[in-house]
Amino acid sequence: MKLLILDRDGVINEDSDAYIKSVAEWIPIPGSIEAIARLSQAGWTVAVATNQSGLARGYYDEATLEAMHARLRQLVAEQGGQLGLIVHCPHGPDDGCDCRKPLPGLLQQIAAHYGVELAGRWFVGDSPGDIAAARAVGCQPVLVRSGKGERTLAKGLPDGVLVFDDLAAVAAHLLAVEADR
Ligand SMILES: O=P(O)(O)OC[C@@H](O)[C@H]1O[C@@H](OP(=O)(O)O)[C@@H](O)[C@@H](O)[C@@H]1O
Ligand SMILES: [Mg+2]
Ligand SMILES: [Zn+2]
Repeated sequence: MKLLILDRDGVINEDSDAYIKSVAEWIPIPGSIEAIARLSQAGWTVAVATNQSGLARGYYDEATLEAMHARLRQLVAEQGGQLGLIVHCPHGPDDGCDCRKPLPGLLQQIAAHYGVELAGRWFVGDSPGDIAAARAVGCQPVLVRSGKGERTLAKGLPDGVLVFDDLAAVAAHLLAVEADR
């Protein structure tokens, strides 16, 4: 099974230091919707693992978050694709959960849902916590420069992190590698 796991804010949609608090603030990064659609049309299952501490902070509620994700699914469907499982951590930094990245709980939820191992699978993110979560479970960490990616890059990366400009570039690479086989 071809499974690609994505972080949400800063990878699929624009991020904000003020959090993404409404559907109106949820703006796709250029090329990201098309990238997800093309990958799914090529047989990839694309899943999402996202921290949403804004819920614990009271910035928005679960209904609003689900509305954002309905919008995301609608846009992907309009491009002829489909998006797989979206899992989120609703907790705050001090809640002591096991699902908030950099912990790997969200990635493990996705693996359990699909009944697959995580080793070697690409997890695409823009933050250090994404990289750490990937490394914790043997995923291939992939950093995009979009969102907080440039900031993350400037802090220095551990060995073995692949870097791409954005999700569109990640998709182009994966699809090209397949085409060459
Ligand atoms: O990138 P993903 O995981 O999809 O979502 C990140 C968001 O939940 C928010 O995470 C927050 O971090 P704290 O949760 O406050 O540490 C901040 O970085 C916000 O700017 C950001 O929008
Ligand atoms: Mg992010
Ligand atoms: Zn959590």
